[in-house]
Amino acid sequence: MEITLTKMHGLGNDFLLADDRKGFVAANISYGELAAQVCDRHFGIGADGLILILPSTSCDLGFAIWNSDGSEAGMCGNGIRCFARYVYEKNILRQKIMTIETASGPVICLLENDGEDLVTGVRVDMGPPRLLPEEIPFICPADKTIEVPLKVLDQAFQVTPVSMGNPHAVIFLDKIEGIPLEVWGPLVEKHPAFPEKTNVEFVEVLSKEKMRVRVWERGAGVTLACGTGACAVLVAGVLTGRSGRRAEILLPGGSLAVEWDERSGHVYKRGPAEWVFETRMKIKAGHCGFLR
Ligand SMILES: N[C@H](CCC[C@H](N)C(=O)O)C(=O)O
Repeated sequence: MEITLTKMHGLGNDFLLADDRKGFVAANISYGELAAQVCDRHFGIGADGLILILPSTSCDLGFAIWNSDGSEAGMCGNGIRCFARYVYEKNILRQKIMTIETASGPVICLLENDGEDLVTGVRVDMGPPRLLPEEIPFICPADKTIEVPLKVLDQAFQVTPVSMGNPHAVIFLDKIEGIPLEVWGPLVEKHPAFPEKTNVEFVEVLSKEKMRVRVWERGAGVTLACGTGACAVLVAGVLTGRSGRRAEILLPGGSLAVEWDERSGHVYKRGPAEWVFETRMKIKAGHCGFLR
């Protein structure tokens, strides 16, 4: 059985996309196993995650995201923009406004085009942030859920947990240049206060309208950008009085414009989605091999 894998990225957060609306992939290999194999940067193609285009009975299409370690996630902000461009330009869903079913609820994508009808950007209604400890989930060691003290090694971090359909631990620091991200990241990711683990964002506030972020992603490690993470940072910035409701989030791979709309309570972000390349591969009984 052969499938097409398409590589795309959003600000360097890279994904492999596969159209499995007919269920042929799932019939031959679990999505988690496929993700772990094809996302491997040495033995596979290499990516931060695997995205599936799936059917939906409640929305225009279904979306699923699996991290490179084979774990499933509830949402992916950079990945949903790649998904929207993929299904539009491949004529799977030729709509500029699309409602996508995700594991954490429906998400609305608005595509921006140039004169050639190529997608130049995608604005996403990410829905409302989830802030209750049980929604994140977060086992709150204090009687507050903002700037909660969390001990990691010799550090006493102040964590603001936010879910955008997936958990985020937002930590504001005076400086983020040179922090041991690959040491602190996994320790926070796997901290017992986060029973489903968490994505981790270290943030340096540059102004009320601009914040710089470095990310350790659950199930993927250091990434160049995290869309849901950028939204969680904006929400935490508002909750802690560090930012306005609209800000530019600067990530190593580029910047995202994020807004937490007061009237609707929804978080909106807009950013790019880029094609990289496409390949065919064979799948047989739980293993995938590339066509020679
Ligand atoms: N690692 C994340 C999923 C990918 C999210 C990220 N790539 C984004 O753009 O939001 C998690 O396990 O929740």
